[in-house]
Amino acid sequence: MLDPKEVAAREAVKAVKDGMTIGIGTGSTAAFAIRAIGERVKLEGLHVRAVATSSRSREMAAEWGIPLIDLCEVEALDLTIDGADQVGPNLSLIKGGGGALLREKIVAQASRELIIICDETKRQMPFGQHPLPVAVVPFGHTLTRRRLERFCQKVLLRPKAPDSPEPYLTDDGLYIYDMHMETIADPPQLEQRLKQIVGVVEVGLFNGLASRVLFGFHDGHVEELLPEHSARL
Ligand SMILES: O=C[C@H](O)[C@H](O)[C@H](O)COP(=O)(O)O
Repeated sequence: MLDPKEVAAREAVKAVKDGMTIGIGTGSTAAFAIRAIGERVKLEGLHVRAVATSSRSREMAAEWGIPLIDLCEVEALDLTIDGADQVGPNLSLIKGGGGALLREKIVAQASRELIIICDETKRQMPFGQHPLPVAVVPFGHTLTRRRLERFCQKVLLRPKAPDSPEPYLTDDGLYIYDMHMETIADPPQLEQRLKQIVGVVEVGLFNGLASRVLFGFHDGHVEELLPEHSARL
């Protein structure tokens, strides 16, 4: 039996072409893509330059011999491959389960194409079932939390580790609040409204950014979801 995350990752990595400047995502599914790109660099002599969305992914890419650059060195990226926590209507995504949502969104916005890779568990409905991560400035964060609580009652500061009294800190020194919304009826509107809160730096809602989503399955097949429809590859 194959790992569905790896199946999706290997399919996505076929879209990486020689000479491309690519973005590499964060998380357990993106890790399979980093590995598959690394293998192509080593075995096929594939030439790519990559921007990593987190320090973890950067370390992993370096270990696999993938040449890394700073995002400021380029105008745009050809392609980014990343995971997601939940996939919703019209390819709206919840991202940030691993805390990398800010860099992931900057990289996604800079990319001509964003391929999302995941297993089927990520398209369970209703959209909003997965907690929505929000990156917040530590200064005055409890006041920011109160504003977030106007949207849903359960808003939890993410701890560094499950029982740690210390908050989790992102690569950019931000806190993460996880909003337990249960359902999100209008993702673009929610994203816009949350971003109006001054202490909020970024919201883990990605609307209109994904070009396609690839779902991997244990038997090795992949289903592709495009903004308006899905198809078996
Ligand atoms: O911050 C982390 C990212 O948004 C991940 O891409 C997301 O949490 C999915 O991670 P995984 O592939 O481990 O489920």
